[in-house]
Amino acid sequence: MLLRPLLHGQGVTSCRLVRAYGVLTSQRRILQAQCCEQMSLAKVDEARYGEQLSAKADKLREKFADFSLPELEVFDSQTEHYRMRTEFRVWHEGPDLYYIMFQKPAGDSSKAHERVRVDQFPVGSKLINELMGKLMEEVKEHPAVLKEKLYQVNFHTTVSGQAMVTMIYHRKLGAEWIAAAQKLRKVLGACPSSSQPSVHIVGRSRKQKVELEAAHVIETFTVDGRQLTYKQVEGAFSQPNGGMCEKMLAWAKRMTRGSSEHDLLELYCGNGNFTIALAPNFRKVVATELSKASVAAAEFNLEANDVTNVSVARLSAEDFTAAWRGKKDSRRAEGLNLKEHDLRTILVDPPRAGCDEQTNELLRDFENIVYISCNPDTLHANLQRMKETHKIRGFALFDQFPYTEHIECGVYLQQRQ
Ligand SMILES: C[S@@+](CC[C@H](N)C(=O)[O-])C[C@H]1O[C@@H](n2cnc3c(N)ncnc32)[C@H](O)[C@@H]1O
Repeated sequence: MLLRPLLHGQGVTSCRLVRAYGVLTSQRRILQAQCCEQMSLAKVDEARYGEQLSAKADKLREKFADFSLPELEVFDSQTEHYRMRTEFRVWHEGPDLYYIMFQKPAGDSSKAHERVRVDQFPVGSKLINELMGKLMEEVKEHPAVLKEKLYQVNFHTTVSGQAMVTMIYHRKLGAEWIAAAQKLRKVLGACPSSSQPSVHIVGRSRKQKVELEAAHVIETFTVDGRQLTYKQVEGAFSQPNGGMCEKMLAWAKRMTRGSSEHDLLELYCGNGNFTIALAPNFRKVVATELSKASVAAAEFNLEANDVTNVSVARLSAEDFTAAWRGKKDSRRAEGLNLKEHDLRTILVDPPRAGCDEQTNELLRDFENIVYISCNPDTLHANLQRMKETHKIRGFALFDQFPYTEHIECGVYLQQRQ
């Protein structure tokens, strides 16, 4: 049994098997999938993957039926081992402990979340699965130092085989913990899918962060035959489905080909994921992002990939828009020398809530718009404003989150003549 829901209450005295989910294979009953940092559990049935993806495509076409649409391009995912990162709470039960996640009971969304035991996690990368077991064995071997008050474990892996594990405690971490965690790094590095001799471990407790040896991983994606490297930082956003991310980058690059006479504005740029892949398509690029850690990662990534035509600034989309409209002074926006640019294409990849009202209005100023969205509802609402002025030229479904309801998609719009 891989995953078991546990009684939600004090202590855990009884576990029951999850037959109710009706999953076909005995090994894959319930899996976790995470959408935009939001945890949920999903049924996995590889045999029905194609059918589920077709249903998502139909839903998306229907949702956008009020637009004149080109053919929808549908990009399928690996059906297992596609998630590069995940978070588990740790449940202590007497001398035992194991990973848990939370999910709503099937068929009744009004009920409280229930705990689900997770011993293996087939939607997670192979490396996550290897690390999960090894880490738990080691923690049990060293109850006083690694196990005591361990509250949560986050795994972040890459297609390139790197890994970072964050262990969160309800107690201060001292020299003894550091020594034990250093040994654990090597044990985890010996996992067959690891490309590092020892993985990075970050220890956290209240007001304390211990980095062994770093709080990031280096991902490698291949886009258009070009190898791109990305520093992905602990706690900052990175696309969860690595294989799908490569497909998204290739699609956006294809959509914006032939733009080398003018410049790109990108909002919500994260660690420079799209920025670095698309920069060769443009003369110059201006990219902005709210998170300080992501901006620092983006700067690192530009240098690591020898990208020299991009300026990055830490600015919220709201502040950038206000500065663009001349409604607010911003030293950071001034530093971007916007007047020296010929910004005709805009790329946005906002959180689930979509673009705020002003930023949404700003999109209309641009000849070309690339909008990447993890929420078709907010995308559809945001695009209403563009109906009269722009036409959808490219439309894609990226199946970032197989076996869940979640849909990631991209649209490419061009101004009407
Ligand atoms: C869906 S992620 C996309 C990041 C990046 N494009 C990528 O592919 O990795 C959304 C990003 O928007 C940033 N963000 C959230 N709210 C923002 C805001 N109001 N202004 C600018 N960036 C924001 C987040 O920090 C996150 O990096």
